[in-house]
Amino acid sequence: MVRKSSKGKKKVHVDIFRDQTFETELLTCDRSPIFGRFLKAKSDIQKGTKILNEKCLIAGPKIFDKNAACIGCYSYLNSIHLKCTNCSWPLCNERCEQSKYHSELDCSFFVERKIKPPDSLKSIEYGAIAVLRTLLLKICRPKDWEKLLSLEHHNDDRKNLPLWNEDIVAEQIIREQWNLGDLFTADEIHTVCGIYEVNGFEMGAFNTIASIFPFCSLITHSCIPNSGHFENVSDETLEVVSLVNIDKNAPITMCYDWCLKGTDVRRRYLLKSKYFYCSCARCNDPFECNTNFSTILCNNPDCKNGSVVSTKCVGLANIDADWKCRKCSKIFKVTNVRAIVEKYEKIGETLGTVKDKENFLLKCKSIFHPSHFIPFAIKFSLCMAYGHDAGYTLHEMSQSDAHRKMELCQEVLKILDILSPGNILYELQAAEVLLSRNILESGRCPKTLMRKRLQNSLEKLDEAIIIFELSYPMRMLAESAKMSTRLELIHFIKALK
Ligand SMILES: C[S@@+](CC[C@H](N)C(=O)[O-])C[C@H]1O[C@@H](n2cnc3c(N)ncnc32)[C@H](O)[C@@H]1O
Repeated sequence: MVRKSSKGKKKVHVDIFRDQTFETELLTCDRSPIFGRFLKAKSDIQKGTKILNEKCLIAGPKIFDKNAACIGCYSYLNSIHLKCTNCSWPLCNERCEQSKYHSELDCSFFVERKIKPPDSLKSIEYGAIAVLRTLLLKICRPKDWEKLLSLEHHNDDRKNLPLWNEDIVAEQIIREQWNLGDLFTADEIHTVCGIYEVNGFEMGAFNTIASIFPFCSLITHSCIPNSGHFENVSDETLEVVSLVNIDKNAPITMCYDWCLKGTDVRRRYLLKSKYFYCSCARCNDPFECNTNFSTILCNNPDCKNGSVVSTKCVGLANIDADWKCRKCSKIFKVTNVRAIVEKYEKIGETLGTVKDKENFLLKCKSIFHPSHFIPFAIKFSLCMAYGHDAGYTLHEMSQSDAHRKMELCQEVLKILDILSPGNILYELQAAEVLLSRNILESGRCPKTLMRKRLQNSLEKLDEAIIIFELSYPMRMLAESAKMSTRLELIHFIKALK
């Protein structure tokens, strides 16, 4: 098929779902023996380029979730809610009754096949809605059904796993309870479940939306991705943006999940849920590209905190290899390393106050490298907590708290710069500006030096705004940062002249 692009240039658009090729001005589809199909750059791509914008093929409430979600917008419902005037499935407001997939696909089908909602707001039936809605593509949108079926489902691997039993629950609801065995086979139901598991994007503030974007899902995974993806729930699009400069012919990569965990956790997660063993540069390096994100400290009293890392990180056969201290050569069983990590991760999740988090960091000092992902997660949350949490709001922050916030932001930024750049820049400039104000008031710093410091903070703020603007959820923050924080800072700098 030949189509005209918006710029009037001729663009060859070959149907990927027929002959496995896909072409835009920037991307093309290729196949590798390791990744399967993947998207790659047709020419050099600059950092910050919008490389793909795709409309959702189909979406529904999160699969296997027992909580009742609105059938239109998928937000969780409480006992006070509306019912669709046609099919009587629960909704949060009248607008949701007209929502695209519900009105187009399931509403009249529910009526026709007399499928009533469950009596309770907790039922596994809610978790089968997205599966049914997707199966209805077979009847209502056969071309989209064909597209969907071209996606990877890994059923051969999934068949032998406990989650296959969850699919069987969906199969029983759809084929037996809702009596749709004449329309959909057990195989089709397993395939749809597998396609969501391997390709699905979770959307919405609470990840309650299961959605499929066929082109975006061809992007291969990397734990140091060169692209980021941002959802726009209101128009159901997914935008992919380059986070770094990408060379011609390089694969476009995104992090499927858990980018800010250590290699052992990430790899086991990807193996369990996406059915591949990640062998990206970060996973194959025991020091995770100089971040020490997985490094623990040796407990040999004679060694004084040598770095303990995996002895073999290349190849699936080595997933359970021993760990070893690089200083005294003491060997650690991987099961013991996992037990420590799991224990401290659990404790970390329960911490609420700034004080609790700071105390926890003190405990971590003798167990984990300072940049290990467990203390890192706590430091990350402290970057936000100082200056925002009760008793620590920006204007109440003491000089020493502002220093601490700045120190934490710098530490976290150093790692994020390698793994995933982002919003810590914003927090860092906030602490810097506050400290500058305090120093200025105390008369301890000449105006010229202060101007320089603030110019530096302004550069950080501008970079943070650019990053915020790339992402839908942060665009509001970019606007307020531009309209107030930035103007205030410029005013402050001008006043120093
Ligand atoms: C969302 S799909 C990506 C498209 C897929 N390559 C295809 O041909 O349909 C995810 C699957 O791609 C493969 N994959 C993606 N990234 C990979 C990687 N870094 N290493 C190995 N396999 C990968 C795995 O089979 C994974 O389950």
